[in-house]
Amino acid sequence: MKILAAHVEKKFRQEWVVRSFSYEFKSGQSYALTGPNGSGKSTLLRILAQYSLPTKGNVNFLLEDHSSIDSDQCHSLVAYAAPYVELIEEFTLVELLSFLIQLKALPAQLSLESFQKYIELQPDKNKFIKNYSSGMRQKIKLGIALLANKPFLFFDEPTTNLDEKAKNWFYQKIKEQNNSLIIIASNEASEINLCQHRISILDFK
Ligand SMILES: Nc1ncnc2c1ncn2[C@@H]1O[C@H](COP(=O)(O)OP(=O)(O)OP(=O)(O)O)[C@@H](O)[C@H]1O
Repeated sequence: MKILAAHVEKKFRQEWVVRSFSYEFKSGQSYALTGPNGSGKSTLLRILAQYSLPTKGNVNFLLEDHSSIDSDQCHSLVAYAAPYVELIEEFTLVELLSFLIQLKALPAQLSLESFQKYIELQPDKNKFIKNYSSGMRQKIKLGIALLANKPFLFFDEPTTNLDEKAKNWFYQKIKEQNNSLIIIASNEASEINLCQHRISILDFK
């Protein structure tokens, strides 16, 4: 599968945040989207994930034969983790996993124990998500995205709030994702170096 961005532009009021961004992203490849603070990385990442619309241009998810995937199916192909995408804070971890399984955002057979094993954390399962530390919440978000079995993985500053051990856990998990199309918006050298391709948003201003 592919993501094809063609002449994507985004304007907020009078401010052009993205200018003429065209790129072809391919499955099995990983891409770092880089640029200084405020340059539009998060804005572009949301547009590429089809979470928000560009002002001009378009983004298409394509099959190998170049046919377009219907826009109503696109959301089911995306896993997206970012510090600004909140978990449901009033749920316990058990409730959250069960809710995401019902939504088909996680595999039906995923148990609490296998999730805890995967994220290498055993948070108190009866605690509300809002009472976990910010690093624990971030690791839970990453675990959910990585275990979702989606072909397109989007991460915005993924190792925010993570300690060294958790960062290394994430780097290892990304290296194991051989078939996915991964896009990471970041300025962290260690996150950029995880990716095979580097795209500077300033080249599209
Ligand atoms: N909903 C919005 N309404 C108005 N302006 C916005 C909106 N979202 C983003 N912006 C503006 O777009 C510009 C780019 O923001 P964006 O968050 O995409 O940058 P970024 O490169 O991800 O920044 P950072 O590295 O600080 O996370 C900023 O000037 C921001 O204020």
